[in-house]
Amino acid sequence: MSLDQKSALRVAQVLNEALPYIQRFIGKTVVVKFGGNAMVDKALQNSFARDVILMKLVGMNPVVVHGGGPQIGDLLEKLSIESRFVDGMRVTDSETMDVVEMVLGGTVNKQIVNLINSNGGRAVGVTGKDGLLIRARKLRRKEDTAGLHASEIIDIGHVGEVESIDTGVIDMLINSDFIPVIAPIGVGEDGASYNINADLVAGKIAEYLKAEKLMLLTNVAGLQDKNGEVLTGLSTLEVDGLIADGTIYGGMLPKIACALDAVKAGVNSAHIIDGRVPHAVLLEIFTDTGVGTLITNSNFE
Ligand SMILES: Nc1ncnc2c1ncn2[C@@H]1O[C@H](COP(=O)(O)OP(=O)(O)O)[C@@H](O)[C@H]1O
Ligand SMILES: CC(=O)N[C@@H](CCC(=O)OP(=O)(O)O)C(=O)O
Repeated sequence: MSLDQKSALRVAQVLNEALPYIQRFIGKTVVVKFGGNAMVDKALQNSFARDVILMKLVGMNPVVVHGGGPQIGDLLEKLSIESRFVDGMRVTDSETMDVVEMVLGGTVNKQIVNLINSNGGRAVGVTGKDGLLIRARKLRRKEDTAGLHASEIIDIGHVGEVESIDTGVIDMLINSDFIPVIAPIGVGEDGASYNINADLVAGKIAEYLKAEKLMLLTNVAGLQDKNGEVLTGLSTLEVDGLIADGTIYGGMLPKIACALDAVKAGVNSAHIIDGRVPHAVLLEIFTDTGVGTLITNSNFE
């Protein structure tokens, strides 16, 4: 067999491998959190956009929720405003909130919409304020503050948690064949803006949409142990242990928490995947090659 025939056969095999996945996931909703390196590298951005478009074209309903922490950090630096994080959450005073809303709801959201549209898809970008999509309240940090004196409690300002999701806007976009692209800004009872960690928003949206999958793209190979080995199929108890001994820290804390919560609430599987791998989304959905950490119901032991 010539080399060309061989590679043609390989392509056919890969397409054939995708068939059962396409059949299984047709009509299903998949929430993808776009973040990490995949968001800043041009080639990776395009491969992500094309993966999402392909999902849509084969009958799935992809919903994109995006982060933008590095982009917020860049603008804050230019404005000489200090970035500070507590447990992976950005301390957000009013000035910082304005920048967060500008960057996430403006620049980043429209860049992603443009990316998908210029690759031949049809995307519409919204923040959690549009159609009251994300109702938020100030993040309560009970666990962290227990036992601390008032002077020791850090007020992380306009950082929110999701109170509820109104899926109306998302359903409308999906039903009109658009790919929703959602910025993680929530709105409080009084109309105030809240800065919410994008992983937490993606997890809640997956829950409310009763999604088949939640995929969290990041800039590591998955959840790793102390030696950098990728962990998968952990029990909640093991996860608690890894948090207690400091193996899981910073930005991985909200990621793992929302993945566990989403699956507990009925999402079939959550995946923390390596967004540095070109077409990571495609590989995860349409092939037998898993890339990263898989969390399913069997994790609750
Ligand atoms: N156990 C762990 N395994 C992998 N990454 C971890 C772990 N604990 C903490 N991290 C950190 O979490 C980061 C991912 O979170 P974050 O930077 O918020 O990603 P993103 O921008 O993709 O949301 C990793 O780059 C790594 O520094
Ligand atoms: C409260 C909080 O930390 N919000 C995040 C929102 C963006 C985000 O989550 O971006 P990544 O996914 O790229 O980290 C922030 O201000 O950076």
